[in-house]
Amino acid sequence: MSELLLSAQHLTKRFGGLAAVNDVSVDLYRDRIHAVIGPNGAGKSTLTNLLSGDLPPTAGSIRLNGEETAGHAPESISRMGLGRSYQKTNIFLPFTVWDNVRLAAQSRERHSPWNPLHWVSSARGLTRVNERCERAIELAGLTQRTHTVAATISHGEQRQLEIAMTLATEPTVLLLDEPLAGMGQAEAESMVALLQRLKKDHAMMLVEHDMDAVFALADQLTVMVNGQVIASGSPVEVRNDPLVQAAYLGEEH
Ligand SMILES: Nc1ncnc2c1ncn2[C@@H]1O[C@H](COP(=O)(O)OP(=O)(O)OP(=O)(O)O)[C@@H](O)[C@H]1O
Repeated sequence: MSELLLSAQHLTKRFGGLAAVNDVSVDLYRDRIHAVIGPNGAGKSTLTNLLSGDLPPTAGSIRLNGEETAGHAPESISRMGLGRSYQKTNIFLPFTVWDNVRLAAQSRERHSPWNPLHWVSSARGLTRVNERCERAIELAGLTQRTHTVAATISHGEQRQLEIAMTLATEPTVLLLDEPLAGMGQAEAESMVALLQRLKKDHAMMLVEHDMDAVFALADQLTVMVNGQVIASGSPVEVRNDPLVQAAYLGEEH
């Protein structure tokens, strides 16, 4: 059995009278991709925001590498091992790939960004951060683009850059929000290959609308509708679930 890295139990998030996430439990294991799917407004982004600490839950618990994360700020949860890529790009377009990744890596250091001089003054810290950046760029398949300005790389490469920026914080758990959004077929295929490579060392939760990619990648699927889980299981179990077919997948899958 793979190692359990993140366990979210009975999570609920209410916005006034609306339960955007209603009693949802998700376990993420190393070397497994857990996809969360559902129609618009199902609560997928809210669930991601709860796991990353961007929103506090109304109820429920989240344990990351054995530690409760409720009440921690997103930066602290990031230092505990959670990496998140956002649907909307976080990239500084005028900066090079290297500078973007380096800024992200720096955010993991305890004394940054509030005291950058402390970070710069430590030669060992500098080497460590640089090595981490090189590794992240290589893992994301962007070595050839290291010194290219982010504004001039393709849309697909920008999504790879977001992943490199996330990897630079050395997460054990990765939350990926629509990494294939807006991609053509070739770009999507190379992103699928990248996610498959990353699986080996990480537990991953993937929120994605591209069903071909989801069914190619996921070991486990959770289907949400109106804040609730209507099905959870292997891709085959979920594909054959009549409730899922009626509520979400239609006749296509
Ligand atoms: N900050 C907020 N305040 C009030 N309601 C919110 C807030 N954030 C989300 N909601 C509501 O919660 C519900 C779930 O939204 P959420 O964005 O999590 O869905 P989603 O599954 O990610 O949708 P999409 O696929 O369109 O991104 C929606 O009804 C949305 O309007």
